[in-house]
Amino acid sequence: MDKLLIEGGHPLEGKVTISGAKNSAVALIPAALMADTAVTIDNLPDISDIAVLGELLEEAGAVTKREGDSFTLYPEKMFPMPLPNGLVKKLRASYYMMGAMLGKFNKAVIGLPGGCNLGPRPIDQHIKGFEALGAKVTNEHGALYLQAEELRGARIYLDVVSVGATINIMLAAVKAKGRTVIENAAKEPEIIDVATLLSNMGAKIKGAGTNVIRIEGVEELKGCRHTIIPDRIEAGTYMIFAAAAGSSVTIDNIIPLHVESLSSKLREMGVGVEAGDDSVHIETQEKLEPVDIKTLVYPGFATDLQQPVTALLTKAEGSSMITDTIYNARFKQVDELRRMGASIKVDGRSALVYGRTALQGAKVRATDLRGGAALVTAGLMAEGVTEITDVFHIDRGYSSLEEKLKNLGAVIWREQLTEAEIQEIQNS
Ligand SMILES: CC(=O)N[C@H]1[C@@H](OP(=O)(O)OP(=O)(O)OC[C@H]2O[C@@H](n3ccc(=O)[nH]c3=O)[C@H](O)[C@@H]2O)O[C@H](CO)[C@@H](O)[C@@H]1O
Ligand SMILES: C=C(OP(=O)(O)O)C(=O)O
Repeated sequence: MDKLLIEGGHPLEGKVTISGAKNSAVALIPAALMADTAVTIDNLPDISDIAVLGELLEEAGAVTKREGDSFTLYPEKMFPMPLPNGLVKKLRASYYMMGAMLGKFNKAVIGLPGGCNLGPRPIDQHIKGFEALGAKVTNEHGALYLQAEELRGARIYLDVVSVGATINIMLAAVKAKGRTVIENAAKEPEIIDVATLLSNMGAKIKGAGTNVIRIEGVEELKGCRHTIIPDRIEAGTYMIFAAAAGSSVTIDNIIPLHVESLSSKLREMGVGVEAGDDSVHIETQEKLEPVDIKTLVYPGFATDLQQPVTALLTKAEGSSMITDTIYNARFKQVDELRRMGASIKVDGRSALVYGRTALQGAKVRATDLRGGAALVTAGLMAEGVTEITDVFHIDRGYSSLEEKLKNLGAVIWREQLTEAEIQEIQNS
């Protein structure tokens, strides 16, 4: 077990290169298993969620090869191995194995997924979609059993706009007989990325990135090569790091349009944000204005950036209100930020951040992935050293975090926890 240590107060300067998108990668790998021959995926982020997915695929007979940031999946010997327990609970995206295995084999047994604890994260819309396509779905001892004689295209209206359900239904539908229409679909860039891979494999998909996706089922999917889009959430996190502690930072290898909702909020705060073709340059100010933020589905302000931005707003000169309309309990970072001196009141779906407060280094715990990013943001601004435990949450989604931050001038390092510290955590 590791802890991450950050000595605050060192200004960030220079250029950081953003990796491939976690939330695409974790869907692209299950999508790849649907091909009959090898699929290579480039620009893969070096994060633990990907390593776990690779192991899950190998349990189901796949051969995988990792070379640098490329990943090749050889699916020829795959079979519908039941995966009711174990690794599936380590990440959220293991639920994409449901759609992919069901679509390929007409059956799947997959344990209910893990992932960040953001309050209730139901998957009823995924199940509604699988059932509409003709699958019988039962929940037995914590795993979903999915089985179909034959999958048939259907018209599916999602009651809530869901990234996961849209992708999962797309996976199950690409080989179903006839036409599937997903209405009220999510429009996130990661959905377009998955549709692009599936189309290169031979699927017939129209409308990805709009709220109506039309799929004509095909009989076969073949191997291909695909490059993952840049991670807009990692990019946004570094924009926030730069606004918190930067002087002049370029965030490179991104699609600026994907971070536009954050860019416009940062500009409102008084941060200089200049978009290039595939980069964004941040010039921060000592004095930041407070802003109100509401998270929404894409292209609105991403819920995944709500947590790090909460930490940044402690630096604004006045009060800011943040409302999370996607997850009503995504404020676990707040208790930890309070340990560092933040003054934040949570009321239902909203957090009121009173600025400006001078943060101080403290011993804190990453409660989840982006909650961890919030603590890194705070640590970069704080006086003294911040020690973050439960770093495994951060490792689920940020490639080479220390290396990237060190290159920008941050003082950040990792240490192994002592026996006494492990004991203290276990007793808390
Ligand atoms: C691996 C991955 O890509 N994770 C992302 C994905 O999560 P995830 O796919 O879990 O999130 P969804 O887009 O599905 O969820 C959005 C909202 O719909 C609700 N809902 C969802 C499905 C369902 O069947 N029923 C239902 O009620 C959820 O509780 C939530 O309130 O999108 C979230 C919202 O952008 C991001 O925070 C996560 O980083
Ligand atoms: C919530 C997230 O991830 P997951 O859905 O994998 O838990 C995230 O990426 O911020």
